[in-house]
Amino acid sequence: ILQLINHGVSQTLREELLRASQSFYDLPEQDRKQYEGGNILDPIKCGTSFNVNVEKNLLWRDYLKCHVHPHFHAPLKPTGFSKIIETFCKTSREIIGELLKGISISLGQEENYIHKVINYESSFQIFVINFYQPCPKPELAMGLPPHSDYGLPTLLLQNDLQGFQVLHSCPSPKKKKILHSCKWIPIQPLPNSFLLNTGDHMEILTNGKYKSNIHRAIVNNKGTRITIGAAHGPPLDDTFGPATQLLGEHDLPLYQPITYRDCMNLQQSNELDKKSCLDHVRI
Ligand SMILES: O=C(O)CCC(=O)C(=O)O
Ligand SMILES: [Fe+2]
Repeated sequence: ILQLINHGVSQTLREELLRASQSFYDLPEQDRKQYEGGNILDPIKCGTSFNVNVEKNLLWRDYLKCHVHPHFHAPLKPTGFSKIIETFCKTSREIIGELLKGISISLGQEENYIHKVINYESSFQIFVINFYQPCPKPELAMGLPPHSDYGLPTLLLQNDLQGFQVLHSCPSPKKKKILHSCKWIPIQPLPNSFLLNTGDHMEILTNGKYKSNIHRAIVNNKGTRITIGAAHGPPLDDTFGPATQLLGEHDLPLYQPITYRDCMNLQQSNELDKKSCLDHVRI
């Protein structure tokens, strides 16, 4: 997990984004209802919890998810909402583009290596807003259960309420029992920063050189916590395994190739207290 500062996103845009998110949430129910239900791969989707079909306990979270690249989708209401989201998503794609150059160099490749391998121009980007209302008994509820993000890096910003926690490296995060005895580190983001999570496809593409991290969101009884994320992945239907040049001469691929679409479907079909996509493709 990294915190990103000096990223070029103005404090004003950040505040507008948080205000716009709150005003979406404040819309009359009928304006949001049209986006409820449906499939994980619907271009605009809002609801409660991660996947109510498979979770035993309802989670203390409402969300809005939009597919924003290569085709931009966002609710038309409230007025001005879509424009602000579009501006933010474009900037976030530029930031991730720069980061991927740095990551390519860190792996001993030329700066556009990952851009070319994944065809970044056609990358699939998802925008998400998480709303965690104040919870009278925060110790009994969970905002988002432990999970890793799908995709490459994910940018996350939040209002001034804390709740993000990252799993301290532990012997085998796959095993539920061990997971519960592992240590959760609360992250207090620096002012005007983004949290940067490494997603599952990053781990696959780099053959484990960049590890996706497991994190969760806890809830509080003080106020509505809002977080905003931008997840960047490869094109939806292209198949990716470890990139050829990122495999050392004597390294075997540690993951089977998978499309981003299958990765997302897998994650949705499982309860989130294990790294579902990676569990399926690990050799
Ligand atoms: O809201 C948070 O702190 C975490 C959100 C998150 O992990 C996600 O949207 O994938
Ligand atoms: Fe996440």
